[in-house]
Amino acid sequence: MESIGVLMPIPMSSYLEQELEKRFNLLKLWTVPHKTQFIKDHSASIRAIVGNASAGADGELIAALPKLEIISSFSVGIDKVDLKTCKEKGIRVTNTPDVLTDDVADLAIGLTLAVLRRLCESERYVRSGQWKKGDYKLTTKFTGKTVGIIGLGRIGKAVAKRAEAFSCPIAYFSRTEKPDSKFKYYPTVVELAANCDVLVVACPLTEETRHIINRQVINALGPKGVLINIGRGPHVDEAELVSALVEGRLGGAGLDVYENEPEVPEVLFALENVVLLPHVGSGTVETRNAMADLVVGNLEAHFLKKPLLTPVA
Ligand SMILES: O=CC(=O)O
Repeated sequence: MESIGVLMPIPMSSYLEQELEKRFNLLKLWTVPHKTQFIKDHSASIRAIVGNASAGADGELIAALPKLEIISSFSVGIDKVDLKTCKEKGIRVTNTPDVLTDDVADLAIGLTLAVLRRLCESERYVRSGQWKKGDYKLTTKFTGKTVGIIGLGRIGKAVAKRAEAFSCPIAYFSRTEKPDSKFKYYPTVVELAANCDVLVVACPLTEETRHIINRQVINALGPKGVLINIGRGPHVDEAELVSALVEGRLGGAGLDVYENEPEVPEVLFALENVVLLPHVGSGTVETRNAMADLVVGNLEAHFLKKPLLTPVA
């Protein structure tokens, strides 16, 4: 398999690079100055792309690689892959589900606690010596609050499980009601937002879910409500979110993702009721290594003509 060209557009994990280099001819696009020419020069040997949540494979890249057979994404979300073109051309696509579910769900709870209990702000209070001048203000309790979840897939269910341990009633929105779920279903996101305290975005990004959090949903969540986004930035109309937070129409937000990463609206930096993370939902050593093993396992399976481990298409 050493002659098979595997194109990686951006750096993702040194462990992943090392494991790919042991088996394939890994082509690190970020290390070359003339990317278009490099792709042209290697187009006869590139049979696989390893993408991730920020760099996938759009129609243009796919069209430039006539020998492309598989895109193995180092992410669970595959919104950066042109799935329609892949299906048309018979290009296989894999992702990294399950192995990152716990980390992402843990982070959703961490963000919720951080926003409601002002963990980051009060920690800064200690570091800056302000505690010596007086006690920190009271915050908001999490236990028992109603948690609304958009998308009751693997990650949504894992968030629900954790929130239940905090005695939180759970409600959800998804395209269809899940007959096997004991949680309260709302057929619209607005109704869900109006009936929960913490709203967690945990669905895949698709054309239907782009801006699923709009002005109406934000207003329904209201001045005491908290939005947690561990999905994708474009799930949220960010301009609407920012104005609602600034105007006090929304109680708070915990964000791991943004519309234009790594750009974050600077006006958010000054707000105490917002906790901002740099897209680190699956960012632990254990999980990233397990994701890397899945990426490599899928490529090996494909080139050995065995069933893919985690196929999307
Ligand atoms: O955002 C991360 C992922 O999709 O795995």
